[in-house]
Amino acid sequence: MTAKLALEDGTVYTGTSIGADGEVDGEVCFNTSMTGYQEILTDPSYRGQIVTMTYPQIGNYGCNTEDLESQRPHLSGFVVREHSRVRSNFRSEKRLSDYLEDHGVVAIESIDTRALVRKLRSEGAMRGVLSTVDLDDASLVAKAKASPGLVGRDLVQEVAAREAHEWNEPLSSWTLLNPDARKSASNSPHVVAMDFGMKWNIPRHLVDGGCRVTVVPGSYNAEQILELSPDGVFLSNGPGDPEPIEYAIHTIRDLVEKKPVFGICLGHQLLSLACGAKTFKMKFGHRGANQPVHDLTTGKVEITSQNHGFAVDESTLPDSLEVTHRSLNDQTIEGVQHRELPAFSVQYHPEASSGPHDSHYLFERFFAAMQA
Ligand SMILES: NC(=O)CC[C@H](N)C(=O)O
Repeated sequence: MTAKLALEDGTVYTGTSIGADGEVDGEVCFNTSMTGYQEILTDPSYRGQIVTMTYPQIGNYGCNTEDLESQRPHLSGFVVREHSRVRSNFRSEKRLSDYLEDHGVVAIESIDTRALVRKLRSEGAMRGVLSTVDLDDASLVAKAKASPGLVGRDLVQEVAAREAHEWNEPLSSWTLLNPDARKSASNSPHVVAMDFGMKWNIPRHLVDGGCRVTVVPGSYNAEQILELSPDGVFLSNGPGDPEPIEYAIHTIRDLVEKKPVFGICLGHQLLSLACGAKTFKMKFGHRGANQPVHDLTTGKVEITSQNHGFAVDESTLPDSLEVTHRSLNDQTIEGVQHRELPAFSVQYHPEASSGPHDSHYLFERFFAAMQA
């Protein structure tokens, strides 16, 4: 069945549907990971986005019920060059196209993703519409132009946990990490994780490090969180523009004086905003599993997994925050630390999933901060 992707600049790509019937709009962006399509589909941070994979063949190892980063896909739409009909992996349970259809994800293959990505890279992320029901170019372009985009919207409310709950699941048994490294749970530090659309591999890492983890909705205030007597507070990743998430910024401002704080991605942006910085929308963002980052505190370079379209504006950084990590691609801020308080954060994803494991040491830093 024919599907079309239209951009706000008037470009229309015609391909074949590999997912559900329907029509979606969103910001069209791209991810350069060669693997990890299931983790990308289920990463709640992609809410509101139509994600294009630059790797030309997607689906070749199928889908399973283990490689999930949340209950179900959250992105608006999915774009690939070629969907592999052959799936070869002992862990595969389902074809990617069946997974997409089962979850109502509108997706397209057989378009020139290289041309699309070159356009997004030179002109910046654009609003778009992906459809199998309306195939009229002019109508689709008009809808792309009318799409609300990401700026100024609170998408956290659409994906964050609604109720507080305990998290007990460790990293999977098939993980490449040594499961014997799991620490005993006695005397475990209690982490309260503010969920703004958290990827599941984050609390799994906290549990593997010996923590007791309580996940709370990102809308919880400081009083509700302190009532749980945390030893540390974790700020999760999440979708969209960080600036409209004012309730969380207020909460974090109250908490940072009282408890060790560690933030990832949206959590990093919210911590920076709480300390007085501002964020900006990047031209096309960083999304992939091969993003080089310089740790300025050790001089080491780590290859990281990333997914962000906003970043902390260095010119607005308050004196209280020090830059600890920098992108080696464009020199933007990838990590900060408070000069006086045990609070730090990174813009990238140390939990990987998918991606390299170079940055796991950051969880150890958080554990050390809670012990101190
Ligand atoms: N992965 C994330 O937490 C993304 C943060 C934010 N939504 C951004 O795009 O910059």
